[in-house]
Amino acid sequence: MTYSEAAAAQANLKRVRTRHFQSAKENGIKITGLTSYDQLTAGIFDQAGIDFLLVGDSAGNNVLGYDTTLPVTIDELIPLTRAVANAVSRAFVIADLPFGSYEVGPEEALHSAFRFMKETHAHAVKLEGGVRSAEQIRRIVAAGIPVMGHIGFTPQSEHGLGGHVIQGRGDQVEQLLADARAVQDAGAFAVVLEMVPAESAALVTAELRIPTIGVGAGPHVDGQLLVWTDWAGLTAGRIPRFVRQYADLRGILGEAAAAYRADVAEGTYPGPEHSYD
Ligand SMILES: Nc1nc(=O)c2c([nH]1)NC[C@@H]1CN(c3ccc(C(=O)N[C@@H](CCC(=O)O)C(=O)O)cc3)CN21
Ligand SMILES: CC(C)C(=O)C(=O)O
Ligand SMILES: [Mg+2]
Repeated sequence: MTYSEAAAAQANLKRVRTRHFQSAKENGIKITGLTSYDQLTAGIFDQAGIDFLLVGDSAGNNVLGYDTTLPVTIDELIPLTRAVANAVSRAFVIADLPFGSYEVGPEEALHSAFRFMKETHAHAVKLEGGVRSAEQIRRIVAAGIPVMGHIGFTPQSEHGLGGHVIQGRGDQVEQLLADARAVQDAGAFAVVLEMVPAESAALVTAELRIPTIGVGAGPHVDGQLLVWTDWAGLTAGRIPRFVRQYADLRGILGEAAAAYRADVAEGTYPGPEHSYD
């Protein structure tokens, strides 16, 4: 389908809701997600038929200029989440709870989730951790807010995990399964599996009733998610091996900036067509 065909088709489509995640798994239809942090990309991804947009705390690396997600605050994510939520007509928008906004306990977690639901138009929240975050998930779900879990490699625990280390390999698969079951039993509508071996992700996917969304988890999951700046070739630094780059935006923007600079230097921009009489 071309971009404009997808745009036309989505005008007739219903908003994505949690039940669509469930029915997609039951019917073997793959779910597609991207991160987004602003109105322009959110509108483009929504029109192209991407099912859900995560306003990730990866905004720390991609928008706010930090080198990890750890410093990111709720106050920083609220305006970005609002911009994304206001730009979509079909996609399901998920607010990522940042480091330090839910770990203290279920009350803190619910308070943070309330802030996103009241101050943005997000449809759900996401938080990291399986067994360790189950009570938080349960409390937020009980208040009527859908929760997406996130297990395997959890970037907010980067220092505790000793870097970008693959999780759920070999003997660790039992812990991964326990985390997956804890997230499901606490009432989450879906769970992200990040940087886990394909075989382990397949096992978790077969075991769970709720859909699994892979980020570096191989093909045997119910959906895929990528950080949009990695996916579009905009990221400057090292890109994880699991990313397929669908565009070279860094090259395109770099060449455009150099061409603009040269035109101004040579006096070929602005031309008469850009000037007022
Ligand atoms: N999904 C996702 N999670 C992240 O934490 C993350 C992104 N994407 N994209 C942007 C940055 C860049 N990050 C990463 C994460 C992993 C590698 C990496 O090279 N990993 C190795 C495997 C781990 C290892 O053994 O070092 C790889 O080959 O993919 C690089 C950058 C972390 N950030
Ligand atoms: C990589 C995804 C899962 C995420 O949490 C984020 O973008 O913040
Ligand atoms: Mg995140």
